[in-house]
Amino acid sequence: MFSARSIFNTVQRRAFSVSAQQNSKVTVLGAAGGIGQPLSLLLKLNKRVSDLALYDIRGGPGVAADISHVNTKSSVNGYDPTPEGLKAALDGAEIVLIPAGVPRKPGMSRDDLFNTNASIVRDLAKAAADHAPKAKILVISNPVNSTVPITAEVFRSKGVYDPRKLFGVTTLDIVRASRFISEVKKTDPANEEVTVIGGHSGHTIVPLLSQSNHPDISGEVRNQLVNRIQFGGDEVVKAKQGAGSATLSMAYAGARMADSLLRAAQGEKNVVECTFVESPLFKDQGIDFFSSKVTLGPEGVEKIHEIGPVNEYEQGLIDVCLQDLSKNIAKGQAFVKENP
Ligand SMILES: NC(=O)c1ccc[n+]([C@@H]2O[C@H](COP(=O)([O-])OP(=O)(O)OC[C@H]3O[C@@H](n4cnc5c(N)ncnc54)[C@H](O)[C@@H]3O)[C@@H](O)[C@H]2O)c1
Ligand SMILES: O=C(O)C[C@H](O)C(=O)O
Repeated sequence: MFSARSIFNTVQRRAFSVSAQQNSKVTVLGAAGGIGQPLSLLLKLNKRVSDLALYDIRGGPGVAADISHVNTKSSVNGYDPTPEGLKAALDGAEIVLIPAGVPRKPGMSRDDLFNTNASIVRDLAKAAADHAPKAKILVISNPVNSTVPITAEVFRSKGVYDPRKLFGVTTLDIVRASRFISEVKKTDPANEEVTVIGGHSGHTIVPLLSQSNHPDISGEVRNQLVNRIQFGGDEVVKAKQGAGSATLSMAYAGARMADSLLRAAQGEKNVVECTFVESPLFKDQGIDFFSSKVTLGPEGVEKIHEIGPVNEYEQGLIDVCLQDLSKNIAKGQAFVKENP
C-alpha cells in the first residue's frame, strides 16, 4: 500500500532524475558588476540553466538573493569572496562567464585596461583551471584580445588546456552589426546576421558586409557603417560620461553566447556563433587566436569555419586587424610567462 506521500516522493525523484540528466551549472565571476547583474538575471530566465552560481569580490550573495526570487526553476547561490567561496562557485560548472574587471572611461582604449584586468583574469583563470577544468570558459573582461591568451596560458601551465573550451565573447559585435545594418537598410534586425571576424577592439573588429544580406552597401555609407561597428563600444563609453561601458547590451550578448553553448551541449545541431578562439586560420602568420564563425558542439568548438570570399576593401581591413591582433595576443601570452 502506497501512501500519498510516498507516491509524491517517487514522482519527485523521477522528476529530479530527468532534470538531473540536463543539469547545467553556470557560474558568473564578477556577477555584481554592471554586466554581471543583468547577465545573471538573463541566465535565471534561461530554462537550460539549472544552477546559477554568482561570485564577486563584493556583493555576490546580495545579487543572488535578489535574483533567486524570480520564479523560474533554477537554483541561485551567491558566494563569499574567499578561496572557499570561489571554489564552491566553480565546482561542477559547465559554463563559466568572466565579466570581472574594470571598464573603460572616455579617452581610454581597451588595451589601457590591461594593467588592471590581466591579473584579475589570470587569477580567476587559475581558480577555474583548478576547480572547473572541464568547463567552457567565456571571457568577457577586456582587452579580450589579450585576456583570452592569458586564460589559455594559465590553463596550459596547469596541464588542463582544451582549446575547444575557451571563448572570447565577441557576440556584442555581432549584435551591433545586425542592429546597425538594419538601421541603414530599414529592416528588421532579427533578419540581419553579419559575420564579424578578427578580435574585439577597434580595427581588429572586421565586419564582412559582403557576406551579409546587403553586399551592395558601398562607398561612404559602407565606410561609416564599418566604422560604427568597429567603434560601437566608444559610442556607449562616451554617452555614459565616465560611468563605464556597455553593460546591458553586453549582458544580452553574453546570455546569447551562453545559451548557444548550452543548446549545442544539449544536442542541438548547427549552432554557429562568431567567437574568439584558438584558431588555425592565421597560425602561419603567428596569430594563435582569431574570431570567426564557429560551429558549437557538446565539447565546445566543433568546427572553425573558413573566412570565405572577401572583397578588396575587407582584405585591407583584415590586414590591419592582423597587425594589432598579433601584438595584443603576444602581450597576453608574455604577461603570464613573466607573471605566472
Ligand atoms: N567582451 C565585450 O564585448 C565586453 C563588453 C562590455 C564590457 N566588457 C568588459 O567587461 C568588464 C566588466 O565590465 P562592467 O561594466 O561589468 O564593469 P563593472 O566595474 O561594473 O563590474 C566589474 C565587476 O567585477 C568585479 N570584480 C573585480 N575583480 C574581481 C575578481 N578578482 N573576482 C571577481 N569579481 C571581480 C567587481 O567587483 C565588479 O562587480 C570590463 O573589463 C569591460 O571592459 C567587455
Ligand atoms: O567598449 C568597451 O570598452 C566595452 C566593450 O568592449 C564594448 O565593445 O562595448
